[in-house]
Amino acid sequence: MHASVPTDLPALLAAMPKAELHIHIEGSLEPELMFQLARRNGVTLPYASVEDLRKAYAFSNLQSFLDIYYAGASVLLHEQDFHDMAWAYLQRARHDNVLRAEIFFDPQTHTARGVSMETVMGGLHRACTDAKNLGVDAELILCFLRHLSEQEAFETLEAALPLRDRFIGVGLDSSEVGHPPEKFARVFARCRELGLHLVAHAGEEGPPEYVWSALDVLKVERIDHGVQSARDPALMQRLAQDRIPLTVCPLSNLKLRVFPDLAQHNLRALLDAGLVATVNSDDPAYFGGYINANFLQTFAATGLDVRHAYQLARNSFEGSFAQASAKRRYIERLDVEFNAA
Ligand code: HPA
Ligand SMILES: [Zn+2]
Repeated sequence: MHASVPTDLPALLAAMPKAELHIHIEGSLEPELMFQLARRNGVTLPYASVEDLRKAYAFSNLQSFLDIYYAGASVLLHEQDFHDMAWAYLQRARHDNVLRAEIFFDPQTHTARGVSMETVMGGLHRACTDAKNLGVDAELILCFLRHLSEQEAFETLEAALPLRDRFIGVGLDSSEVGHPPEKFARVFARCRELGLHLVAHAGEEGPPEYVWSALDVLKVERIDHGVQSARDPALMQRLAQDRIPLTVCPLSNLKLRVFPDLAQHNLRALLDAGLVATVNSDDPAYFGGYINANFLQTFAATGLDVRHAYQLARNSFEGSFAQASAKRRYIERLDVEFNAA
């Protein structure tokens, strides 16, 4: 990094190249597009207007969010709907200088309503392919809903396998407490045999034990959220030693009351402990900001500096599932940006 540090940190944060590794595509569905799709598809939403819907976005914990998030997805019926939602996100990602996006989707939210896996993945994958023209390298990660059964996860995997070339990995999301990673041990073992990348939400609201079992039982390569790991020094050491990336989502943590305010977020402590922490948006339409808003607000609240900015961007590329040659290119672009700053 160049010795002279830039004075305009917000501009640097916005402009720096970055990867987004924790974004639920259903969580990028903005109220305006939700109403537009509701009209297009003849679906009635239990809200009178966009403003009325936004007012409902006052969450007290993860479950209070998930109830509204799953209801919002009811407007998604056709391939074009999934495409339009993903395309809107990818344009935002381009605007925030995201070079690489690894996008979660929740097929069970849709197949349970009679929408086929083909429809869901067809629309999402077409948007990812189109995104090459934007300069965004986008890939899909299929998430199993952990509040549903192991059997249902296996059925979902079976339904997705004919489309194996359209997703690079699997994850685990939805209600964490009471649904520990080991519930899906056999599903993840099968996915591992299939050569899929493995990630899981753990330590968002759940205890450090869930992070341990995501690592040791599921054998995941990254932990989504993972902020509760800071309560367990031995776990922190393990995460640092094995360079397990944590996909941290500060505005999500704020809105779901994992931390009382951003100033008390532990991102700095995670970085200081040598963890490969990254910054991500999780469900930007619900939590009030895309990836750059997460960077800007967190830096403003916690006093992180230009060195942290570089480290977080670098971690995002290191932690991504891009090819080694692509990772090197991304990091070269990052270095150019910082040397020029
Ligand atoms: O933050 C989250 N946690 C668990 N499940 C989710 N599904 C969307 N966002 C989340
Ligand atoms: Zn998430």
